[in-house]
Amino acid sequence: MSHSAVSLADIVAVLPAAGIGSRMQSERPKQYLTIEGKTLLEHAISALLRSPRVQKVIVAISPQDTFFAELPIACDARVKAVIGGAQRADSVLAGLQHAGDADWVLVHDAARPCLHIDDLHRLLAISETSKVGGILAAPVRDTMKRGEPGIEKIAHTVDREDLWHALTPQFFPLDLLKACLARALDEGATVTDEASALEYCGYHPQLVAGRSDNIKVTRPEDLALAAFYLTQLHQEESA
Ligand SMILES: Nc1ccn([C@@H]2O[C@H](COP(=O)(O)OP(=O)(O)OP(=O)(O)O)[C@@H](O)[C@H]2O)c(=O)n1
Ligand SMILES: C[C@](O)(CO)[C@H](O)COP(=O)(O)O
Repeated sequence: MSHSAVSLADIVAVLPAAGIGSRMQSERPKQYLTIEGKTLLEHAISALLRSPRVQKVIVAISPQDTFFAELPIACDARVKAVIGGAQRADSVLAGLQHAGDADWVLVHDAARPCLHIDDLHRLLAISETSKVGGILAAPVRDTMKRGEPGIEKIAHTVDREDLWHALTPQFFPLDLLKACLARALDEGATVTDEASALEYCGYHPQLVAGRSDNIKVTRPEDLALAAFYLTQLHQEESA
């Protein structure tokens, strides 16, 4: 099979969805809040499945999750649920254990429903040239301040040149991510995204400039904003 044929369907996606969404202060875990009648989780999965290269989506859910099984998308043969872990990185690692022999893995937050297909395609394209992988990221726009530890006073301004917001999806060779994530967690490193595990192991993943409307729904005010962005995105894509 030619390289291009192999790369056509060689991607498994892992969707960490085992969080409780405490900052959202909602009546259910935020990934199960709805926009346009579908949960954030379903929007995130659907966005990934729009690429023909993504043939399987592994969703890491909480052991106490009673919502996922009720979703129509849970019956999609390409979607498989596994039990996540105490932290996001643990959930990702749990998902990776079910990724089989895929060459590449895409990790995307269930709380990011507004992924644009163009951003996904530009991220996936790096597998043709990179052996390390990369992430969607958005350049910082505001002046950034470092606070004094524990008090809300400015310590200093942080140079925002070459400063980025890490987004998801994040896209890596499967074996490389598994090894780096396992080592970083084993050695007690702080891992808040997949790229930080590779950085811990000395790699420098690529930054792929992405849309700033690919927001992570985190706090109550984010849901209305995500709904606006998603409506805009669907209108743009159907135009
Ligand atoms: N143990 C965990 C914690 C988080 N996540 C997932 O990682 C993504 C990003 O994490 P975050 O936005 O922090 O979600 P929560 O941890 O649920 O939010 P909070 O920190 O407010 O509780 C979410 O899709 C969340 O479901 C996960 O799979 N497993
Ligand atoms: C992975 C991530 O979305 C990149 O910005 C972010 O690190 C998730 O952080 P959270 O605190 O787990 O939401």
